Amino acid sequence: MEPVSAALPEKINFSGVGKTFFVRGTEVQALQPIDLAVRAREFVALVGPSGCGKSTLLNLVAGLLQPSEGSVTYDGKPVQGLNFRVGYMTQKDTLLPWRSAADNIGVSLELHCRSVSKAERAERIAAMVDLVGLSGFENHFPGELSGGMRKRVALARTLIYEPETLLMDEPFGALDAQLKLVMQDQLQRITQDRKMTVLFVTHDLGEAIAIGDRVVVFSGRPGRIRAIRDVTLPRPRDVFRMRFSEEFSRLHEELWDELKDEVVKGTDI
Ligand SMILES: Nc1ncnc2c1ncn2[C@@H]1O[C@H](COP(=O)(O)OP(=O)(O)OP(=O)(O)O)[C@@H](O)[C@H]1O
Repeated sequence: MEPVSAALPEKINFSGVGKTFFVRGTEVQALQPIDLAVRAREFVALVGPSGCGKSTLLNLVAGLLQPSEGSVTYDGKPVQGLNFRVGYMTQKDTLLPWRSAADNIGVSLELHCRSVSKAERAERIAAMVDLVGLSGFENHFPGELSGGMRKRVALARTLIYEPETLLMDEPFGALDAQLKLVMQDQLQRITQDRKMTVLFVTHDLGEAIAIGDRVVVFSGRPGRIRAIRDVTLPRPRDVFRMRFSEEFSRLHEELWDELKDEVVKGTDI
C-alpha cells in the first residue's frame, strides 16, 4: 500500500549534507554526505549506533547547526537561523522544576507567542493536558511526576504552539517497555490527527518499525545512510499487537542485519 505522504510535497531535504566538528583542534566527522528527502506528513524514523550523527541531523533541521557541506532545505528554502516551523523534543526533557506541569506546558507560548492572551493560554494548556492524558496532574511539579508523565508534559509543551513538524530525539528512550508502547500509540494518534511531519530518532529498531512510515538505518560514525525501508503496515496501527505480524518480523530481521554490524563495531558505545 502506498503511504499517504507519497502524493504530498517535499518538506525537508538533505542534499549532500555532511558535518564536521572541531573539538580542541581535533576534527570529528559526524556525518558523511547524505541525501534524504522527507515528504509532508511523513513519519521518518532514524536508527543507528550511538554517535552516528542522528541528533546532529535534527539540529540541522532546527537551524541550531549549519552543515559543513551540502544543504538542508525546509519547504524548499535553505534553513538559515532558527526554524520556528518545527517543534523539538530533545533527549532530556528539560522541564523547569519550579513550575507546575501546566506552567511548563505553557512556557513556549509565554516566550514565543506574546500576543496570546492569558485566557487563551489557559485554554490551550487545558486542551493539551487533555490531549496527552495528564488530567489530574496539571498542578503537580516535575519532581512529583513519573518518567512517563514528564514525557507527556514535554510532548504537550512542544505541541502547544502547533508546529507543523516534530523533531524527536529518543523521546521514549528512558521509559519501560510497556509505557513506551503507550506513548508510541499516543504519538501516532496525535501526529496522524494533526497531519504532522515527524523525524524521530531512536535506538530501538522495533519502535522505529512500529511507528515509522519509513525507517532509515545509519552506519556508525561518520554516519551515512546504510538502508532505507518503507513500512507499509496500515494506519492506525495497533502498536501493542503489530509485533506479531509477518511484515513486522520480516522488516525487523532485514533491518537488524544492517544494523547489527554497525552496533557491534560502534566506536562510541
Ligand atoms: N556541538 C558539537 N561539538 C562537537 N562535537 C559534536 C557536537 N555535536 C555532536 N558532536 C559529535 O558528533 C558525533 C555525532 O553526535 P550526535 O549527537 O549527532 O550522534 P547521535 O547519533 O545522536 O548519538 P546518540 O545516539 O549517542 O545520541 C559524536 O561523535 C559527537 O561527539
